[in-house]
Amino acid sequence: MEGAKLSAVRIAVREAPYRQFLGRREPSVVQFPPWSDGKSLMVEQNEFYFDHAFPATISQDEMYQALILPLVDKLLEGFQCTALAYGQTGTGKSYSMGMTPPDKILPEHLGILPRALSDIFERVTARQENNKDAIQVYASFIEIYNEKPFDLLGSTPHMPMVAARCQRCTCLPLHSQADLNQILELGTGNRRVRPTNMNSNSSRSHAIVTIHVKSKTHHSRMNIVDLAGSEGVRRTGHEGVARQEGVNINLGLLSINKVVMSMAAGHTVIPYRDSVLTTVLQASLTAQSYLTFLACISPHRCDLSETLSTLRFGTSAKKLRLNPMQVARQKQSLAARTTHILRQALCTSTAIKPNAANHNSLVVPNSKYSTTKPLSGVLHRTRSELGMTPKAKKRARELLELEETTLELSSIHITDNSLSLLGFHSGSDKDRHLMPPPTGLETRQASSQNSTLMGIAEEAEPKESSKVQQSIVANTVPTTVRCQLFNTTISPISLRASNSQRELSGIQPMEETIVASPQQPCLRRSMRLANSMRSQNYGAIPKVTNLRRSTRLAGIREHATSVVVKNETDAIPRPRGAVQKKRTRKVKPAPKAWMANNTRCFLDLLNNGNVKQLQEIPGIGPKSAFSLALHRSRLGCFENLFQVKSLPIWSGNKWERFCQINCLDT
Ligand SMILES: Nc1ncnc2c1ncn2[C@@H]1O[C@H](COP(=O)(O)OP(=O)(O)OP(=O)(O)O)[C@@H](O)[C@H]1O
Repeated sequence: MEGAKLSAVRIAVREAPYRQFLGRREPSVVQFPPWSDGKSLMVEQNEFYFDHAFPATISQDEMYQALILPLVDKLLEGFQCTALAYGQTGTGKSYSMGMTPPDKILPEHLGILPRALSDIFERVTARQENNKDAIQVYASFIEIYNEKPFDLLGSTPHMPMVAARCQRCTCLPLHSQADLNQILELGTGNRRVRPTNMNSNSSRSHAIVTIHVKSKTHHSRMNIVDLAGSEGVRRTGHEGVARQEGVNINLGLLSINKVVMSMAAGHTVIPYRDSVLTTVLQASLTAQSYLTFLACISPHRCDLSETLSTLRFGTSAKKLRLNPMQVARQKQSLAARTTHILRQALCTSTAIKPNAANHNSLVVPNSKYSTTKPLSGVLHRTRSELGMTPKAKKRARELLELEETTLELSSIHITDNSLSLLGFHSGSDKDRHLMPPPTGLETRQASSQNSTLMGIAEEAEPKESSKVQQSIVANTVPTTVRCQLFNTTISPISLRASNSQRELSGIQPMEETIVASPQQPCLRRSMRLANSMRSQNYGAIPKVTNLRRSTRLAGIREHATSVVVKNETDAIPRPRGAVQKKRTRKVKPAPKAWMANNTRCFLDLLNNGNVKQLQEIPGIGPKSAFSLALHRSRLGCFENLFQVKSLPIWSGNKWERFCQINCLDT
């Protein structure tokens, strides 16, 4: 249980023992105050707080138990874990991390690596005995020397790898401590070391040993990172190649510092690519990992400035806020939700079918065309259509507002006798699929006030199949006042999303405004918006998917024309007859009135919208939106479309196209 509460980022400081060669023994600059409770230390009157503050007398085992053992549990739960040692050269980073082959040192000096591996083996064996789940353990060993990564276990350890491909370095299986011994011997044998003034066996490269734990369900990694020591180039007394090594070491350390600072500050862009070290560690320095920093400091007064800078780095790393548990939960719920949405949205698709055996997965048939790209495209479109993306949510809200305005304007046509229809919906599920066409072009009296639109549709074409029926409903133009009301609340969300999908999207359209519309998931956003606006004016658009854009436009134009012509034909007075008498004409907006209404709404939008809102009007780009806003601010609001037309933003036939897309009367 304690492991579950483990903080994702932990910082520990370890004081190194005195180095004899530095001469006479002087009092340490690092003090551990009695009130510190093992969590703070003082250097030159400054108190620093960390998760652990280890004095020089602490043993390897105590340090391991407090710092790394909890990470081993997390590793086996499937999380990525990283233990990273940094600090001045010669302060015991390699010693603490356990980079020396175990058979070359006394057991009490064994560092983190062999101890962690021993505990991993113990737990893996216990798990395999319990549930027979095969778990394999591997290790890889790379070094970053002079800003180049090297695979120390590979066949060519002195040939640099491509930084972005370090994940593909050699992984050797680990079955026992003896295997680790071999791996460390091979790796440390190939690693670059050089005697310096500060350390007779100073590492000249950053080393990353990764223990991979692979099972059927997950692949987790524990990175043990032994950074090369930070060093003042002057103090090491190096020249030439060795000096350049020092510069590159410091470059890597600086970049890791920058990454940690950016993460702690909550920046969205983290400079991982500043150095090879951070590029390689990128996967470990994310919100999904458990991070443990071990800052190694020197007790000597001559190292005071390095000690203080190491402690300051630790203090800034304390600000890191990682939450691997939450990320894992989010990932799980997103995966479940995405599968659910995909299953619903794509169940009709021939390309992707739900897996009958496993309800949480989808089967993409093998073919030369089936790649993951279309799947991600479909997924993105589905999320956008369901209003799950912020942009879609915003647009939907704007459309609702816009359409509410239209509702207010159009509601003045509602007669008393039709008011009783308002807000009524049959409990029938069929009603949920109704799409009351937008405007009344052909008057129809429903047989009773409770008759549904489906009823009306059935009246028109009673014997068609359900699919055809839907399209007929979409194309039929009944005119109850309810139709007008519904028409005014069409939103892109309600156009395609089912109830459950809308719940997921988080956007609640107006009550009982679910409408079925011609399916048009493959259209561009501008076309969809144009269609939805047009459908208010001309009725539902016939199904136009999978066609070329020009063909779709032509179809829509044709449809609009035919509806207008039909409407005009209706306007011709007919001889009075029994049928005519029986039909009570409801107030219906004529196309011209609708055009005028639409133009008015449109001018409102042009006069009141900000640049961003103007940009979202189909046919208006960023520059045009800016010009419109500028013109408006200088010369006042647009009173009619001619003023809009007179702006110098319409080259060629842009104005005509603009009017056409937005159903404006030129
Ligand atoms: N806590 C300790 N107890 C005993 N010996 C230690 C301890 N810390 C460091 N040493 C010894 O100090 C020497 C230098 O340590 P180490 O090589 O680990 O330093 P380092 O920080 O890795 O240096 P560099 O960055 O130059 O590689 C080694 O001989 C090591 O055995």
